Amino acid sequence: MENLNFNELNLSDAMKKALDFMGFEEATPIQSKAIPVVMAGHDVIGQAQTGTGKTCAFGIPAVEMIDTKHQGVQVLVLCPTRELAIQVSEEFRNLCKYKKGIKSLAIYGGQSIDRQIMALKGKPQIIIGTPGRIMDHMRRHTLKFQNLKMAVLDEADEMLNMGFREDIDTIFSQIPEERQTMLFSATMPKGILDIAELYMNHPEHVVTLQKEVTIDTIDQYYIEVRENSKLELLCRLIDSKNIKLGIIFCNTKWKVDELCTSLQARGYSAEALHGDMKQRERDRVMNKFRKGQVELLIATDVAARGIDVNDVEAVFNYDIPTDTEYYVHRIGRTGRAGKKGVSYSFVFGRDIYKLKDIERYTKSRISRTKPPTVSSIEAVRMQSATEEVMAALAAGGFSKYTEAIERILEESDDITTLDIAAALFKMKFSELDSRSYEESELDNDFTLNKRDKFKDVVKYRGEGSHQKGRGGYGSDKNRGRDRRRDSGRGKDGAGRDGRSRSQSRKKPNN
Ligand SMILES: Nc1ncnc2c1ncn2[C@@H]1O[C@H](COP(=O)(O)OP(=O)(O)OP(=O)(O)O)[C@@H](O)[C@H]1O
Ligand SMILES: [Mg+2]
Repeated sequence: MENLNFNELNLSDAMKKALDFMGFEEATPIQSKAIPVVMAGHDVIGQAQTGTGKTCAFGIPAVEMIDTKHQGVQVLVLCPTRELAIQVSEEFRNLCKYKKGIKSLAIYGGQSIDRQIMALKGKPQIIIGTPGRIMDHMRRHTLKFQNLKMAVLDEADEMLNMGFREDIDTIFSQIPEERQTMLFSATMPKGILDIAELYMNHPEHVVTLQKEVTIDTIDQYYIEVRENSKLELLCRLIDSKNIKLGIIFCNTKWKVDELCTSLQARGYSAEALHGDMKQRERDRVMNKFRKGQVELLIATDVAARGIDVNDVEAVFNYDIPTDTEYYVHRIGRTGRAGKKGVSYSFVFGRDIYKLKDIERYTKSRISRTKPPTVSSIEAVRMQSATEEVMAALAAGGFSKYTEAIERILEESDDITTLDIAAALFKMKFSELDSRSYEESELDNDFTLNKRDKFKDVVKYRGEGSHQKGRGGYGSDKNRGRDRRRDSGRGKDGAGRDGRSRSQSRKKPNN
């Protein structure tokens, strides 16, 4: 099906103006297919790949159906994480920009409840929130849903999974049965679909997946690497691909903190995000990452679903996710809205079998690639240094320095302009010399899951004579990167909505 023009979707002028303001030219496939079905009043289960505009697929019709003559909350959107609730409410705020009298509000844990109660007195028609805090307000009668017309579960399969199921039951038992229910996600496992129908009334399935579950704008790679070489490998990849904005996923909060500290010590601009941090810290980190003020976000799966940050170039699975669905969502943080992205999954030993399962599930190919060599990284750095100098030459304005150069040339007949230029190059880019990489087993061609080659590696490691001891990867002093040591940790134990997620669900990772 063709992508529809927004003019073909029967939208109000205020909505069309808002979409124009947001810079959207035409509807995406899921929007083209789902919006007419939702506007016709049907319940919808929508499945489309990551980064293809599902938020607006339910957001546009939700805002359009608000009747400002009626009091009370008319639309409720439930999200699995606070960061996602904040982001979705921003998208709604944009959609409501030219709609007079329509207000939306984000309600999530970790924020002052009194402030939320105050904001609720402003009578927002649209509530976007996380289940725990929503239930809290329902108990306090500060949030009433008797006039609710539409309920949306964003990341529906996650919301109907173990950890959230009870909460959803509780909330849905207290909202009107006469309502429109919307479920959206990039993944929709069969078991969840069966559960989904319990909450819905003859839902229409709107699916835009082609063959693959993952989006084809992401080049997917895997690299075989031992646990103790992962850090070195990560640094080499970031440097050789010149990654300016990337997300690195680990399976535990502990590992996130540890990796974040290691990266900061090596001079990278990195911050951690996980559920043990105070909400203020989480917000601070997300805001900095959104603005590009921090280059690397090290996160648990709390950042895996729905998070939309412009221009994330690469996603790293430092650990292979335990669920196949989570692989889809994690790598889906890049390659969004038609942009290109790349993902690297680090596998060790039996992980390779998990990866094969993921390939089968996603019907996509994850290609094996090798660790970048030290010489390839140096070539990349020399190239970007050259580009910087070329840009300075093109910009001009350096004539006042030529006198100084002439004076140096007069000093000795042996010195040429080329020597002077090379010396200046060395001064400016001295880190090219001093940044060294650990010679490691990464430089050996080995395949970990093959026994014979594995023995070679053990032999190599045992010999030790190959280790040149070049002083480690990049001394702190010489790395030209932002060096922040604040790992942004908090200890309130609030995974989501004031509760540790590990208490409420089996998945230990937030
Ligand atoms: N019609 C459109 N034209 C251009 N950009 C769009 C359009 N609709 C949405 N976008 C943008 O595309 C990006 C991805 O959208 P969104 O976050 O809704 O994706 P999603 O399908 O929900 O992904 P995920 O499965 O990861 O949650 C956002 O930055 C959004 O603003
Ligand atoms: Mg989404």
